[in-house]
Amino acid sequence: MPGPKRIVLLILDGAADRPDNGETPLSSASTPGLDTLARHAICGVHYPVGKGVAPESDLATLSILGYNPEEYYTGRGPLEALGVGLEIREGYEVAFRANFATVDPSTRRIIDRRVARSLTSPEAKELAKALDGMRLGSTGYARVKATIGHRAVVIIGDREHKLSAMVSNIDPAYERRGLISVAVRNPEMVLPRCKPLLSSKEAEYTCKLVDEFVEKAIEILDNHPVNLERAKRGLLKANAILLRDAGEKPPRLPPIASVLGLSPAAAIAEMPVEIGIAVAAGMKYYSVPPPTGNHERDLPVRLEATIKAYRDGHRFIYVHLKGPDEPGHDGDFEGKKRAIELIDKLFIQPLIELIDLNETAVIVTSDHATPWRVRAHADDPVPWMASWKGLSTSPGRFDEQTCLATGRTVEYGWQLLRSIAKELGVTQ
Ligand SMILES: O=C(O)[C@@H](CO)OP(=O)(O)O
Repeated sequence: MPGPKRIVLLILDGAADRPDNGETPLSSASTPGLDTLARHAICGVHYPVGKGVAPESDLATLSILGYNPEEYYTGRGPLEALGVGLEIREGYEVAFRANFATVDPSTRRIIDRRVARSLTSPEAKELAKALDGMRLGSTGYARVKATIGHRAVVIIGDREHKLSAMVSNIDPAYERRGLISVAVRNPEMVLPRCKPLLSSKEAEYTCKLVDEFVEKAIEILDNHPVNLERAKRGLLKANAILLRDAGEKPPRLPPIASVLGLSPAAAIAEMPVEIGIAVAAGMKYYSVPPPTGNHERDLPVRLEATIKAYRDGHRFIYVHLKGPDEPGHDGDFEGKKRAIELIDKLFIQPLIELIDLNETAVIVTSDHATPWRVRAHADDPVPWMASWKGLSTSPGRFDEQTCLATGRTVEYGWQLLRSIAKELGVTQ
C-alpha cells in the first residue's frame, strides 16, 4: 500500500504530564477519538528540544516542525511580533514577549505574573496604549502592543544607537540560556534588573533602556484609570510589564515543504507566537478568533478552519490547540483532563469522520509537558502518536506511559516528523 499522501499534525499545548500513581490528565481522560486513532498507529516519546530542556512553546514547536533550533531559533519576541504584524528595525530594535503582571511597587515583589489571568484583552489594550511610544533616555523608545489576555509584545528601540538581544529576562519564570529560555521551577518572584548576557556596549545600553522602561511602566500603570477601576472592584492591578525572550529578527526558515516535501502547507493556530511560526515557515495561516476560554465555543471554530484547509487541498496541516497548557500552569488536574476531553470530543472525533484516513496520517503530540504538580513547563519526554489506516499495529491507547513503553524514543523533536514520514513511507 503506498504511504500517506497528507499529514495533519495536531499539537496539544502542554498536554503531556508526569505520571503520578500511574495517572496523568491524558491517561485518565475519556478520549474515544484518540482511541480510534490508536487502533492503527505507532507511538513513542520525544524530547522536543533535547533532554534536560524545559522549553517554551515557540522553541518546541519550531523544533517539532522539523527546524533544528540551534540553526534557526532567534528568540520568542520576534515570533510574537511577527504573529501580530509588527516589523522590527533590525539592529536598532529588540522584540520581547511581555506579560502584564501584578507587583508590589515598594518591594518589587511579583504578586502574580499573569494578573491572575483576570485581565481582559480590551483592558490590556488600554494599558498598552499608555505605554506605547514611551521615550527612553535621549533617543530610545518603546513600542507596546497587547495580544491575548495578559500577553503583549514590547519592542525596545533607539533612533541612533545599536541594540542587542543578548540581555536577560525581566521575568523570573524563564531563565535565558543564550537565545533560548527555559522554565524555572519555583522561581523567586521578585522583579529582576536587566543583565547583559555578553559584554558589549549594545547589550549594556539595551539593558539601560529596558530597566528604564520597566520602572516607568510601573509608575504609569499603577495609577492608570483601568487599574484604579480594577482595584475598586477588588481585582489585582496590572501594574507591571515583564519582558522575556529578546530577539533582533524573526527566524529565516526554509519553507516547511522542504522538511517533508509536502506542499502546500497550512496552519491553524490561536496564539500570536504560533501564528508567527506559521508565517515564518511559509504556511498559509487560516485565521481563527483568539481563545475565549470557552473550549465548547472555540474548538468547533478551529475544526471548521482545519477542514477548510483540508478541503483546500493542503498536504501538511499544522494545528496548535492551547487548551491543556493553562490548567497545567494553574495546578488544575481536572481542568487539564477536561481540556483534553473537550479537544477529543469537539475536534478529534469529528475530524476523523471528515478526513480520509487512508490517504492522511494524523500525528498527535505536545510541544512540552506542563505537569500540573509542577505548574510550569518541564523537560519530561513527550508522547507522540502517528495514526494511519495503512498501519496494522496498535499501541492500545495514546498516553505518556504507553508511548514510553514502546521504546520508540526520538532524541530531538526536530527529527520526529522525518522519522515518522520515513517509517510510514509518506508519498512526496
Ligand atoms: O503564554 C502562555 O500561555 C505561557 C506559556 O507560553 O506563558 P506564561 O507562563 O508567561 O503565561
